[in-house]
Amino acid sequence: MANLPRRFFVSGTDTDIGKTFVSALCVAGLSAMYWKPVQTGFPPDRDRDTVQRLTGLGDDHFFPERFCFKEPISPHRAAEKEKSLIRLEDFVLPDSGDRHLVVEGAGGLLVPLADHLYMTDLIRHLDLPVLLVCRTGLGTLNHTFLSVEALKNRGIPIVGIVANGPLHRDNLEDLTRMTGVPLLAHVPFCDDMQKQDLKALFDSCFDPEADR
Ligand SMILES: Nc1ncnc2c1ncn2[C@@H]1O[C@H](COP(=O)(O)OP(=O)(O)OP(=O)(O)O)[C@@H](O)[C@H]1O
Ligand SMILES: C[C@H](N)[C@H](N)CCCCCC(=O)O
Ligand SMILES: [Mg+2]
Repeated sequence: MANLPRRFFVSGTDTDIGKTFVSALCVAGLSAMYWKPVQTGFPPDRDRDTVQRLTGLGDDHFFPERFCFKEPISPHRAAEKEKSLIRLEDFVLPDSGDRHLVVEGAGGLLVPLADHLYMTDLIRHLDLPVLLVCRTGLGTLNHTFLSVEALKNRGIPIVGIVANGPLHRDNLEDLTRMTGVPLLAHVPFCDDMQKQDLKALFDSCFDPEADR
């Protein structure tokens, strides 16, 4: 059984990297609460709905977003288009009580929330360690090393890396050996995500004894 902290922030090396899928796995596996503080592209996209659909959990596992913007773009621009401004003081970490809390970012670590305000500032404001989702294939070494460097430079604790996609043993080995950050899980590419038993998938992917 994975040893994950009670509360953590799921970020990634890019947008569309699998943060929501990995969040859903963690929510199912830990029976956790889920919070996406900033959602863009809603409607129609809402990661909270995706996690709820994938996990089948009730409304009591979900906190409402602090900001939802219509345009499917970076939060700083999406906010500006709606004459809104995102400030750190707007965010208060919801109380998940005894449950785990999974907080999902939008895009990668240096996505702007406003001028001179980045996702990393929100992570520090919430005082959460980061679980970093990356892809498995070509290009991931550069993106993951950059992300790890950004976190280390800002003193943000890293829970570990989750590699999402088809197995690539060399990259998985290099990711952890060259960063010194533990590889917590490899999540395989799944043809039909809705048909997955997420709890079982979480247990197998996050198994510390798994052979990667
Ligand atoms: N392991 C996987 N197997 C199959 N499909 C996947 C897997 N991981 C992610 N996907 C698909 O890839 C797409 C992007 O994934 P996801 O929505 O989780 O990205 P994200 O990092 O949360 O993006 P955003 O920055 O918008 O929040 C989705 O269509 C998702 O269903
Ligand atoms: C709309 C999208 N799915 C994400 N939620 C927002 C991604 C912002 C990425 C900005 C960037 O890095 O260029
Ligand atoms: Mg997402």
